[in-house]
Amino acid sequence: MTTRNDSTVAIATAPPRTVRPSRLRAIRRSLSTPGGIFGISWLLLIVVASFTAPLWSPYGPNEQTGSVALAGPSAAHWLGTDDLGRDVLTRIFTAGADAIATSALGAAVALAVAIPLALWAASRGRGTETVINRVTEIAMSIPVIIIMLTVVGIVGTNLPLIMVILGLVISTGMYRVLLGQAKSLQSQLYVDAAFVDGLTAPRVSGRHVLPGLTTTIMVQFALVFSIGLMIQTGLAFIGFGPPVPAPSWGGMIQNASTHIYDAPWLMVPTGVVLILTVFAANSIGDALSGPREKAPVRSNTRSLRARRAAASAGNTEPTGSSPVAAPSATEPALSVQGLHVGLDDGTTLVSDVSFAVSAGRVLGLVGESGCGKTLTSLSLIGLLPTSVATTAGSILWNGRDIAALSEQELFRVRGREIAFIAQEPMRALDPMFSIGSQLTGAVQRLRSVPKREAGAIATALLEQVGIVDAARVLTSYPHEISGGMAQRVAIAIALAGRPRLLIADEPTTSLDVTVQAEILSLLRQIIAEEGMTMVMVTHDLGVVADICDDVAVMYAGQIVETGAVRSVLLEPAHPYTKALLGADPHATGAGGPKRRLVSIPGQVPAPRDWPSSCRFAQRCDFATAACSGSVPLTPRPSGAGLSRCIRAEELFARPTSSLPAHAAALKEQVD
Ligand SMILES: Nc1ncnc2c1ncn2[C@@H]1O[C@H](COP(=O)(O)OP(=O)(O)OP(=O)(O)O)[C@@H](O)[C@H]1O
Repeated sequence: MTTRNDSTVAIATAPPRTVRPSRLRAIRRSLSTPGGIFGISWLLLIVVASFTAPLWSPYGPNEQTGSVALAGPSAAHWLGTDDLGRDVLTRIFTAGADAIATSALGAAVALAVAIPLALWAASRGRGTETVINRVTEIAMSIPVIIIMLTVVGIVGTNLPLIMVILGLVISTGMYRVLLGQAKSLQSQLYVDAAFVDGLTAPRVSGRHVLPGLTTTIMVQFALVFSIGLMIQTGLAFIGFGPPVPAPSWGGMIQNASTHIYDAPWLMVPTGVVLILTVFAANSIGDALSGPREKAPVRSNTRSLRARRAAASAGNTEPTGSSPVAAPSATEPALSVQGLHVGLDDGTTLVSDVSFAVSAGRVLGLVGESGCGKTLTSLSLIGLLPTSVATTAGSILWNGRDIAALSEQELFRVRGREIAFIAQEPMRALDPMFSIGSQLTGAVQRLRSVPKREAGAIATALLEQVGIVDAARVLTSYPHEISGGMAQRVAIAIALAGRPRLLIADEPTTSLDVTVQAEILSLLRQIIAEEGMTMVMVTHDLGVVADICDDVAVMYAGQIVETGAVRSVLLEPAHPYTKALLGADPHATGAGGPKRRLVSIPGQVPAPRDWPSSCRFAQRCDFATAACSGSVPLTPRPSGAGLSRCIRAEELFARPTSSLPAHAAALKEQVD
């Protein structure tokens, strides 16, 4: 795929107009393999021949011609006759109708139980899943044959009922298969995006998870169909089939087995038809799960599934003294105070984070990987991963505490008031739906407008994000557009609900450099035009200098320095900020003399290894024995902002050899 370097983009390649969902095309392609063609053809033949047997067969299924008992194939009886002179071909196909219908019934029942259970368990989280898993494990621990014989003992030879019960029994195993895939799909970013767009959990499951299970469902159907066929044949073989003289494949094989020495041919037709039918069903399953069946791609390190535990006043832990963030000229639109985020097992991942963002301003959250930027940003929209929750603090957005809102209240906020732009746009878009369907759907939902009007708004949104060929992009699928274009689409979807706060989690990291610049310039333009407030998560101080008004530098789950971008980047008052500036490649060559990039030795400690002293002390060039106590945030020496360093004054007064050149480069950017 290609990208364009100007501020507007056209579609990368010229894709064919695609109106058919790509999943259906993939299924059709899978079934066009030799195995698939054989399976479909044989099953079609057997279904049509079985259900029309009374129309084409010259004999009745129980019609006896004693003179030709146990005869081999002939012009009158193509597959011969049985010991009562009945036509084998007619009986095979007459029995086939019931065998196929009841096997399909069993498979349908299994799916009807397993699919909703798997979707429910995947969307509800660990508690519900554990309960369902335990129940299904108990059901699975009883051998199927014992269950089936017990059922036969109770209900007799009522084949449809037996197959319904078989379906119920098998649904437990099928549930386990579907659950794994449903959970994987549920963790995709486009599922989170759907939650952000205001969809309820059942609608997200139905619209974004269920379609992704299509192939597995079809494979499972084929599998259970053939298992049902074998089980009912086995039951009929041991005498629990349809009552005599009604034909059944198991009964016919049993009858043939009594003539294995005097009429061995009799075993062949029914045996071959049974084997071919089971083989055909399995061939379809194989074809569907063949090389084109891709395992769903998991989102990288983070599962962003929408879920957060309620952080009510009653379950919060004391926040300690949370210094208020840098004072700003206007009343903050977003005010985070003493935010703690932790795991279910009590591990703290983000501790005592406080900041404020005034309306219309952009705050950058910056730091190395693992510092807690993403968790902080996700908590702002109540989208923390499973097992992670806000454990203390408040997130005041226009006077309401996001951390205390119920899931239902969050649905009304997400997309409409607060929108989220993810790092990987391709993952935020559901590959199975066209851009038009996803964007128009979001507009319809979030603005409550009819479809036609939503279509016009969708086109306008695409134009607003710089897509010149909006009509064409609307009919494209995510895989048909470039990464930069996908991020523009993701931004358009984020704008669909006219949010006032935009949270962007490294929105340019996965894009190439020229596209990064375009997307940053687009975001800058949107914020200016719409007067939006924004929280931008980034590793990149260049991005901070480029787009942010204020910055909060995070290290090991804490804010270590915060203030206006200009003063923090040009006059850092924390050794970590200084080290980040020294390690930032973007400032090199931007006007100042060439300098060597300095890497920060060591790595960010894992949350369980945070020391009680200054968390950066182990990697800090300025650390002294006095750094072994806990360090609070205090006003920066320059007066604006806060720093978590006991040597801030000293540091501030002491320029390093590498910093001035770098500062000059950033200054150019900031200016
Ligand atoms: N679902 C999770 N379960 C357990 N620990 C997690 C989970 N998500 C994040 N963490 C941990 O929380 C800490 C903060 O993670 P977070 O993703 O917020 O960092 P980050 O600064 O955004 O990093 P990156 O830039 O790589 O995204 C890390 O130590 C991380 O390993």
